Amino acid sequence: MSADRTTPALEVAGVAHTFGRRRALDDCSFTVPAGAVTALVGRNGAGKSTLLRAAAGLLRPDSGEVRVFGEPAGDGSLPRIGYVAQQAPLYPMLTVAQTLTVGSRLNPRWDAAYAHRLADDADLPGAARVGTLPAGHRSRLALVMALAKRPDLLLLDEPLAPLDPVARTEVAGTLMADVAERGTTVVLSSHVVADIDGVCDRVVVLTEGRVRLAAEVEAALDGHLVAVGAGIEFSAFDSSEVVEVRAAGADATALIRPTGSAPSGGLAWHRPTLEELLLGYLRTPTRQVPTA
Ligand SMILES: Nc1ncnc2c1ncn2[C@@H]1O[C@H](COP(=O)(O)OP(=O)(O)OP(=O)(O)O)[C@@H](O)[C@H]1O
Repeated sequence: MSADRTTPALEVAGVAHTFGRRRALDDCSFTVPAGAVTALVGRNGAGKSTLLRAAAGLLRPDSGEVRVFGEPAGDGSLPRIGYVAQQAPLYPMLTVAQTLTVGSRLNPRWDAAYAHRLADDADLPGAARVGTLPAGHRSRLALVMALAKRPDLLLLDEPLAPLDPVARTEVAGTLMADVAERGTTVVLSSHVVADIDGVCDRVVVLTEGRVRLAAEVEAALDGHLVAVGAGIEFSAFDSSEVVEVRAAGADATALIRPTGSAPSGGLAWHRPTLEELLLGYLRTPTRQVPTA
């Protein structure tokens, strides 16, 4: 069954969650259309893993609603979801081949041929015990397990972090091929802009448990500008439009989300790079900016 492209793959509405006195998620709302590849970006502790667990139906948030293809996240949505947690939980005593066999027995939609092809592509030796594999190989095996389940929604918690640069590009290529072939929806968390650029078509930025930006990457880049000038010149903008100002000698550099037309006159400005956009938000955790 391919993904239903009319219903959003993931809808997060007003989701809040606390652990003890620690607020992990605060009124989070965003939508992921079916077939999109979305980066969930945030600093350590921003709430990315908590949000992914809620999307996977493994954590029931204190308030708000999470829907997967229109159904409340939970046991019912599980067969359509492939979820890989940060620690890539696998049985260390099993071999790679045994792990794939377990996957085939537990998942009704398991694609054995695809699993073996992906394992071969990742150079995973069938006879090797999982516990003896390097972290990067364990992470790739966890991804094989998630993909061979043939999910409609793939939730990946920092999938590229344990990988070397070559493996990163290989895994990104595998994900892109799956998306192109099956229209799989992917939500992956990452800290690394290079891993997101060219791979993800949407971005959700979380700071301190709040959604600061949720938009298509190109629309977000078009909707912001980096302006360089004396601080006073930024007064042309409403304070709500200024995401971040950084002093640089007599001048300052600002990330701005203009609500009107682009500035004219003495202010030099350019379209932000993805790194400038994301860093501007990540460095200013508390300012509230509406989502696109
Ligand atoms: N089981 C838990 N018990 C208590 N606090 C938790 C628990 N899980 C997460 N937290 C706290 O909730 C906040 C959000 O954590 P979360 O792991 O979701 O962030 P993250 O963005 O995934 O971070 P990282 O990039 O470091 O993985 C943090 O302050 C974290 O310490």
